[in-house]
Amino acid sequence: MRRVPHLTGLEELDIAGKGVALNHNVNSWKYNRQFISRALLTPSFSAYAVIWSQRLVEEMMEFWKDASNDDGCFETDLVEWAHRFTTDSITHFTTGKKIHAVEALHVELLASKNKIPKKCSTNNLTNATRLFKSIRTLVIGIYFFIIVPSWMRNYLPFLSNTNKNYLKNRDWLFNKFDEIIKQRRKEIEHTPRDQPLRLDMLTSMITINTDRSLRKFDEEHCKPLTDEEIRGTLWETWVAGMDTTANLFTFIVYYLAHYPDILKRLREELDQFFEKLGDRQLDYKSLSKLVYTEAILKEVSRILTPAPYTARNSTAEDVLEGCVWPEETQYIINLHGINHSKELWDKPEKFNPDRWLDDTKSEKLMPYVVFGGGRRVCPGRKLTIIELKCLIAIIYHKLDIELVDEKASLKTRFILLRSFYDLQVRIKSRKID
Ligand code: HEM
Repeated sequence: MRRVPHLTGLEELDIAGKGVALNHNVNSWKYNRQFISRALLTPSFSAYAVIWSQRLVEEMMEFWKDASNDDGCFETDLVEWAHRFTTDSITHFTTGKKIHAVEALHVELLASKNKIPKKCSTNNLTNATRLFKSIRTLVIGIYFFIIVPSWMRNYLPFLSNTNKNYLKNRDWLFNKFDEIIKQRRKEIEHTPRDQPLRLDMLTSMITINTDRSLRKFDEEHCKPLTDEEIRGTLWETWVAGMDTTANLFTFIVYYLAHYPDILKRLREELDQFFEKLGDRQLDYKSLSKLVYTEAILKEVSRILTPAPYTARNSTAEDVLEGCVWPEETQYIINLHGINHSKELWDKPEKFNPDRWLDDTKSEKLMPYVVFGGGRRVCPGRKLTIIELKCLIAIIYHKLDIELVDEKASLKTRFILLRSFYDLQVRIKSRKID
């Protein structure tokens, strides 16, 4: 099943038939998808993801500390930090190198207040913010190219400039991706054959069907991938993994600020958890003990489903509800609706993490569709849970996060994804009751 049909806008952007999420070619989707699944869904990746998520959270918290006023408080827009955090994590998890988007934000915020960071950076931050912003612009450009017909984009004077700017941005960004791919190719070439290679997604895409490959795919796909093919899967994974997880994190912070009893129970779980953990490293197995943390995460994602809709485009005729639906029918699946159905959930509008702790009901039978379902289910679901558990556990164990204006209404927007466009928070060391 495809998600979207063949769209000329995607062809003009030169992204049709590539990658996964927007790929209308089922055969090439299947081939590309296995790189993501194999890279992100193995137990060794989960173990690695816990260690690195922890490092990234601690690094971000150090920046917050550095940016605090004399009274130990730091007021900021959490939305920006969340998106920078997931940018660093997804770039690291797919290529072995992060782009330092969080650090770049820290340096920029301090500079705007005529301050300098306590520690001098050893990283190249020149392109971090530009790359981060360029990815966002690419996403908006994709909507623009899908929604606005070609003749309007190309011939209406006020739209043709926008059209050109989106293409210019795409060229700049894709060039950056190509540099990343080429650099890794070089590193692999210079790695002696008896030395094992890093097992990230980029490396497995570069080495497939070469003499450095650990496996072969099938007869049909027996050639190495070109830079262009690799880029298609890489940028889509970055885009899919950035905003979704970042948005969900900010939703969780918002809910915890509005439900003090739930926050108190969360803290009880975290205090016991970290006391038991002692000096040991956080690992995947220990993370599974955070059942209330996970219940909060699931409940917030059910209530404010980050990706409220998904789609399927049929490749053959179907019979559904007694009607015949021709090939190429576009089905829109209302994930938010399923997550709020009165038939499926007890009091669906109530924010109730406890519904996930009912031992009498198997969780597998819960109609939880936040990550979609079937063969095209989100391949980043496990990573999302790891990242968010690390973020919530480490931050809420050590810090207090208050909303600057508790009475402010929810500032959400919805363009395919649901997001906050601003969440002003006050961050300070945790006050133990
Ligand atoms: C809160 C976090 C996330 C949410 C709510 C979410 C949600 C979704 C949903 C609803 C879909 C469509 C599934 C379907 O059509 O059945 C999807 C697809 C996808 N997601 Fe996620 N996602 C999240 C995080 C991630 C992360 C962290 C990654 C990457 C590491 C990722 C990569 C992808 C990709 C590549 C697809 C396309 C899969 C395909 O077409 O085969 N997602 N996601």
